[in-house]
Amino acid sequence: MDIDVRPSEDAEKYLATDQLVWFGEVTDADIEHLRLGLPEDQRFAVDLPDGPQDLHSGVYGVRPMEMSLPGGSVVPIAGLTWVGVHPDSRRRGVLVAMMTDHLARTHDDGIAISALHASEAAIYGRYGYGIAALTHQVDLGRGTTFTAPHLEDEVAGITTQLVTMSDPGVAERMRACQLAHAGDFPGTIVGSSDFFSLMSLEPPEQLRDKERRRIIFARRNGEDVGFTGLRREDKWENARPSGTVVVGTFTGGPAARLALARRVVDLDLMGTTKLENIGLDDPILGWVGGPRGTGDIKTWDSTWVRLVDLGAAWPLRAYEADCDVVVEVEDRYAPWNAGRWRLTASAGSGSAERTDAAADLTLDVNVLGAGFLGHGIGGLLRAGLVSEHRPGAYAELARALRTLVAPEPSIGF
Ligand SMILES: CC(=O)SCCNC(=O)CCNC(=O)[C@H](O)C(C)(C)COP(=O)(O)OP(=O)(O)OC[C@H]1O[C@@H](n2cnc3c(N)ncnc32)[C@H](O)[C@@H]1OP(=O)(O)O
Repeated sequence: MDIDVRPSEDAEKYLATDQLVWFGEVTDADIEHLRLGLPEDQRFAVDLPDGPQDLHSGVYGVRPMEMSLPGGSVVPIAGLTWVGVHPDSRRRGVLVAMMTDHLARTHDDGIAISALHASEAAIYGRYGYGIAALTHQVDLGRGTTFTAPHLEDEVAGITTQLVTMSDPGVAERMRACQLAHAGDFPGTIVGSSDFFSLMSLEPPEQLRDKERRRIIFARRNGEDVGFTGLRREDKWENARPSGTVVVGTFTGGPAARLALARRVVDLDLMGTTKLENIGLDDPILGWVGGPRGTGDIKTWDSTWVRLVDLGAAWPLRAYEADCDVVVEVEDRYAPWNAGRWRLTASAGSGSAERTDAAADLTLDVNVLGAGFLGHGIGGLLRAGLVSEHRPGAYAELARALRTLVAPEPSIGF
C-alpha cells in the first residue's frame, strides 16, 4: 500500500496525535511549544484512509539546526523529531513512509545530514542512522575535587553568574556561547534562538514540585565564556540536606567547564550532583582520577547521524588520517547513495567519487553515519557489521574517520 505523507496544516490535530503517543493532554503551553519548536512547514503527517478521523495516523517534524563537524565547520542539518504513530496504526508501514519522505525532502532541500535522538535503540539503524556520539551520566558527591594543574591559571580569571533560564536575554547568550565553542567540540548541535526560548517554557503543570531551570554562565573580563543548565531537587535525610542537582550539557572551553564543574558540586543544601550529558572523553573523568572517582556512571547513545547525501557530506568534515578505499554502500531508503564510492582523505580533506573499481568494503550507510563525528567504529568489523574484501581497508577507513577526542554529545531535541 502506498502511504501518502503531507505537510500537516492542522496544528491542534498534529499536537493531539503527538500527545496521544507521548501520553499527555494538549495544553496552551504545548501550542507555544510547537510554535517555537517546529516551523509550520516542517510538520508532516500521514492520514490512513481507515485511520482515526480526529487524529493523524502518524506525525514527524524537522528542526532546522546546525552541527559542528571534525575540523570545525558548522553545517546545516535536519533535526528529526516528534516522530509518532497512532497506536491503532502501528506496524503498518507508517514510519517507513515517513522516513522515506523525510530523506527525500531533506535531499531535495540540499541538506546533506539528518540527526536525531532515538527513543528506542532498535528503530533507526534500518533507516541508515548510526550512533555517532555517546554520552555518560555521572554522579558526583558534594565537594568533589578536580585536579587540573595546567588549567588553574586560566580558571583563576573566571567567575560564575547564576540566572534563571527565562530571564531576558539568557536564551540569546546561551546560543552565542554555543556557537562560539561549537567548532572546538565537534558534534555540538546549535539550535535556533527559538530552540533556546523553548527550553525556558516551563508551565506549572510540567514543573509540579520542581524548581525552574537555572543557568550558570562562566565569565571572563565581562564576557560569557561558557554555561551549563541545572535544576535542584530538595531532599532531607536524617536531618541532613541531601538534595540532588541535575546538570545538563557543559558549553565552553576546558577552563570554563572546570569553573562550572567546581560551582555545581558546591551548591548549598545539595548532596549529589548528577551530570546528565558528559562526552566519552570529557575532561571530568580525568579531573576526578577516572570512573571510580565518581559515583554511579552510565553510558547511553546520544546523537544518531544519517548521511542523507553521502557525496555532499563526505567533504564537509576534516580527517586526521589519510585513506583511499572503495566502498559498496547499501542504502535502501536513500537509493541515490547506494552503490560504489571511492572515499578518500588526504592532508585533512575528503572527497567522495563514484567508481566502477572493485569494492574493498561493503557496508550499510549507517556505519558511515556512526563514524562521521569522529566516534570510533573500528569494532564494527569484528562485530560482523561490515564486510571487508581487501585486508586492512576497514582499518584505513575507520582511522580516517576517527578523531583524537570523542565527539561531543548533544542537547536533546
Ligand atoms: C526522533 C524521534 O522522534 S524518536 C521518537 C520515536 N517515536 C516513538 O518512540 C513513539 C512511540 N512509537 C511509535 O510511535 C511507533 O511505534 C514507531 C514510530 C516507533 C514505529 O512506527 P510504525 O509505523 O509502527 O513502524 P512501521 O510499521 O513503519 O515499522 C517499520 C519497521 O520498524 C520496526 N519497528 C518499529 N518500531 C520498532 C521498535 N520500537 N522496536 C523495534 N522495531 C521497531 C517494525 O517492526 C518494522 O520492521 P519490519 O520492516 O522488519 O517489519
